[in-house]
Amino acid sequence: MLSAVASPASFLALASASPGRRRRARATAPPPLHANRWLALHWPTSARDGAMAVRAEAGKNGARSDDAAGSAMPARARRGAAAGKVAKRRDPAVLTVDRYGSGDAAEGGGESPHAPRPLDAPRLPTAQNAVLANGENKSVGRGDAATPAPNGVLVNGENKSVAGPTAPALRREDVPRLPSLNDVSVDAPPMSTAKVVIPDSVPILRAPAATKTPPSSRPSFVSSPFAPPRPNTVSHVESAEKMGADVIEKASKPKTLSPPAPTVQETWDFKKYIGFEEPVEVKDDGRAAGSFEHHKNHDSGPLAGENVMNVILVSAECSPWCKTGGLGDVAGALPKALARRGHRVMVVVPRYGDYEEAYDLGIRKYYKAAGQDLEVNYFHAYIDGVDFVFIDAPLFRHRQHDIYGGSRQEIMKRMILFCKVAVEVPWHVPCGGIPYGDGNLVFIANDWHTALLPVYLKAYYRDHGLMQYTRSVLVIHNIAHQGRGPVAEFPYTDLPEHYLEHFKLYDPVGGEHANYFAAGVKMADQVVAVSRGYLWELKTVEGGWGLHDIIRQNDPKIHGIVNGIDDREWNPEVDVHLQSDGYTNYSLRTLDAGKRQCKEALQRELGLEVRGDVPLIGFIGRLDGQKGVEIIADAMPWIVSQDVQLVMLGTGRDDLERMLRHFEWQHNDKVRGWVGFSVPMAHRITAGADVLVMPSRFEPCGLNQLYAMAYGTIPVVHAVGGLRDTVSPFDPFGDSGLGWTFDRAEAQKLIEALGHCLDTYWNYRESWRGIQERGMSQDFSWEHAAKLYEDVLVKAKYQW
Ligand SMILES: Nc1ncnc2c1ncn2[C@@H]1O[C@H](COP(=O)(O)OP(=O)(O)O[C@H]2O[C@H](CO)[C@@H](O)[C@H](O)[C@H]2O)[C@@H](O)[C@H]1O
Repeated sequence: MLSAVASPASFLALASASPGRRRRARATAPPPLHANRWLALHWPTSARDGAMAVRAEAGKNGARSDDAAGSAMPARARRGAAAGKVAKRRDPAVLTVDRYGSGDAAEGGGESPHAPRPLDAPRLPTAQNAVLANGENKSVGRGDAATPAPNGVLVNGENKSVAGPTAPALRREDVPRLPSLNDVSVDAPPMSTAKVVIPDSVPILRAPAATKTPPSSRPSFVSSPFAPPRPNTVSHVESAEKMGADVIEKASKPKTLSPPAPTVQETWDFKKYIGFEEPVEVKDDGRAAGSFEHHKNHDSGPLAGENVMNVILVSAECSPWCKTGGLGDVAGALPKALARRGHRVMVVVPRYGDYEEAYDLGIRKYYKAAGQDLEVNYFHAYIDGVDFVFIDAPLFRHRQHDIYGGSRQEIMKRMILFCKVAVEVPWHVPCGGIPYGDGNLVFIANDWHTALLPVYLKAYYRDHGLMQYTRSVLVIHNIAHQGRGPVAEFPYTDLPEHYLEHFKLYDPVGGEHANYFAAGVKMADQVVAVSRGYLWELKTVEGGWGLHDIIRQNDPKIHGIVNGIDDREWNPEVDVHLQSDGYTNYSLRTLDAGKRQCKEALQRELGLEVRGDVPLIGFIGRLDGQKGVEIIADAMPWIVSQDVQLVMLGTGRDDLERMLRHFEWQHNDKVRGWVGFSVPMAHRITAGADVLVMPSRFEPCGLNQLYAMAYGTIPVVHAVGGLRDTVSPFDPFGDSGLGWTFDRAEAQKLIEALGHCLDTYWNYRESWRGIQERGMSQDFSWEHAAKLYEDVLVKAKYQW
């Protein structure tokens, strides 16, 4: 019998199919493929279309649940969280997964479908790079470049110091008095040009900088008295106000202003406008703070202690609103963990769709991107102790399912706009009535999309004595995507001409080009790579994708931190996607019965034979060169010769999607290839499978192996990057280890590892159970990673 899966569009069309129903339709056969030609598939459209059958996306309206995350907040954060009344917080159970991107964008910005080379494969120049560097509209930042000419220049001594243990603590009295925004004549290009638009035409009056307003019980970490005046800024600290006023008073008058001094409105009460009520003080019985009543440690104060900071994470995607891969997961979870430590935390993300939790703040600004003046609006939601600020602009609208789509110029324009806007958000967006301000502030930028933020921070402000107490950290999730463009397009960034040197990179294949990631790494105060293994690889010619020299030069400020996992979202005990269609929640205690039930439900849902004794192997990931799908393809003849079942979920390159469909057609009794982006199915495979394969050619951190281990599913991984860091190989004699690893991205190596794994599954059940237990007992929560991030933020704070 033949069957195939539908395109994402087909899934959407059929999403209303009843959840418990078997969602398969039979299809006509596609033409056979030659086993060794997986990467060169040219399947005629008509045949392909004929082969498509449809499968409604199970649990399309599945939900995520994070509202309990705040229950572990310390007292200070709780007070901030109580201010969450300002947000129209929505029951997480109704968040639909429709908000996730289609997944096509996982290629990183309309990037080329060009597969990256394995770390252990010879690097060959490709024509692709020439296209990239010459500015054609093919791709963004797929950096499969060979070694560039050494770029030995460190930027303005930016990188010279990383505050170590001996770095002096920043004390107020040590800080030189700096001019305020009003005092400085700046010739940088102006950024925003509009003022706050107040609803109902309430007049805006310009208030004196040190205007006193009643304190809010929102946590107050807006603290540098030396920072430029802020719109709506109120300080809760009497002395800080006074000092700030002193600075402003003593400073000389400005001649020109850039950026324009934010308008401070006096008569309009923002809190009134948004219906903000002062949170009730937390009483001893802990009930006043609503959802935090179960907090066990409410008197402990912020875990971050005196290091509490204002933190703004800026990302092109953020789960659950928009996600194409792991970046979305991290942007959705890390901020909450930082907030639980007591920091005041904001996430800034584009508003690609109509997100019902967020409401319009009524603020309008204009920013220039690629020569065009663009209006920007701000939407806000306060959830789990975090301010989510969504940037609304025509460029972002209706991109929900294609967030990295369009030509290279288009996506670069979007990211230029996004970074310019994001860097000023702490001034313009009064979260809970109070802007963050630029004192004691650190931005966390992510990947090439926001690598311009550290550059704008420096070029527009720090270079001019502004935002002196603001720092930036850049996180490298995947350096294979870099934001490359021809040097001729550099002026679109609106940066001073002399900044071009920070962007210029010579690439033997692509020639000279401008590279956003390169500039971001140089300009950021600190840099994080998402695992230590990946950090090591980044310094190699094979793993640095042309930026290895820059990484090496900046080594002292780069740290490897493995991601955590959101243990509300990815936890078999509470996973909402396991609460219907025959699946069940389970824990270590109920592992055997729970996993058996989930496996049966998965087999049933996918139309596989329901058998408890057959090992079920899963694969979940973007279908591109990184994830090593072709290695599975090469191993397919061996895999299907075993008594196993294989389920693959992914979306991405057309040829690889066709390949998945073909596998299912060819080995219909054993293989399912689900083409599409389905969060519920990702959860169900993670729970129902016995084994998860990740033959990634490179993997900066990898989240799926962490999810797998948390669900008692045993990972078999190529030992690279974060996979090597997190999956210790099983040692049958020492009764230790968490899975199987192989050391080269080759089918034969995968087969060997998988062979040992299956042998253990069939013949050594006790060992198998031990691996599962060890995996499930690991602490992968974000709490640990958030502490390590905090160390980096503090390093940045004290870095001069
Ligand atoms: N078809 C599909 N349907 C539903 N869900 C799907 C899916 N395909 C992938 N996903 C989900 O997307 C996430 C992917 O996580 P990865 O760690 O593999 O991220 P990715 O390679 O995109 O990101 C980069 O950033 C992350 C975060 O730092 C690093 O872990 C990683 O190594 C690096 O390449 C997981 O939550 C997974 O379940």
